[in-house]
Amino acid sequence: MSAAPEKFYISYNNIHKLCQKTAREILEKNEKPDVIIGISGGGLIPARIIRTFLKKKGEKNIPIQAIGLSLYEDLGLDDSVETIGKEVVRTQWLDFGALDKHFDSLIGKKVLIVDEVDDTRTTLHYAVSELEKEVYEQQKRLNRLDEKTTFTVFVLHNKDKPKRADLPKEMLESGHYMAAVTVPDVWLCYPWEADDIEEQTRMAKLQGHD
Ligand SMILES: O=P(O)(O)OC[C@H]1O[C@H](OP(=O)(O)OP(=O)(O)O)[C@H](O)[C@@H]1O
Repeated sequence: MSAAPEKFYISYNNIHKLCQKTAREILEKNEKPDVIIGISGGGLIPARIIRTFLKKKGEKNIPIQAIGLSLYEDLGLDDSVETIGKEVVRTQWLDFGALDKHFDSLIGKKVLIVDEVDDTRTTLHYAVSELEKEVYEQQKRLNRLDEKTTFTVFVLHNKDKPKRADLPKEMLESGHYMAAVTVPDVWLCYPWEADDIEEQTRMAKLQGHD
């Protein structure tokens, strides 16, 4: 039997500080987003926290949109073992209905996509490629191909492991992929899943993730 994977306990304080640090880096580059897209559920908490630190005094709040993406085991019943993987299922998508009427698409916007973890990269690949595709289709339809939309990805943790899917090369090379921490391929225990939050925080402190 193989040994149990090592567990990293993360505290809310730690998450708060990682969001604050990343926001500072974004603002230093003058890349304050026009909209934040949180990938539900784990991306919603960091999305809300980072918004606090991206907002400058006297300015309006940055709108947060939620997209719901879930990973399901694709049992690959009809295929060979190699195809067994995870499939992304879209449970919720963008809705600009309640926003300012000038904010009717992502065209020409700085978009910050937030999730808590980049594990196999399947989810982020899906999110970025679907959003890019959607924007491009809208640009063609509206004859607005000259406007530049910038996608940035922010995750609390990137697992240092072989990925099952890619992100655009340009995004990775231009600093538009921001992982607050890169960790080995360990089991990450986030505080929102803790039965005992005091114990969770104690363990996080012990491990230096507080
Ligand atoms: O890099 P990947 O291998 O794609 O994994 C990362 C995704 O897995 C988790 O989502 P999950 O579907 O477990 O749902 P949750 O966010 O609601 O917990 C997590 O929130 C990421 O979105």
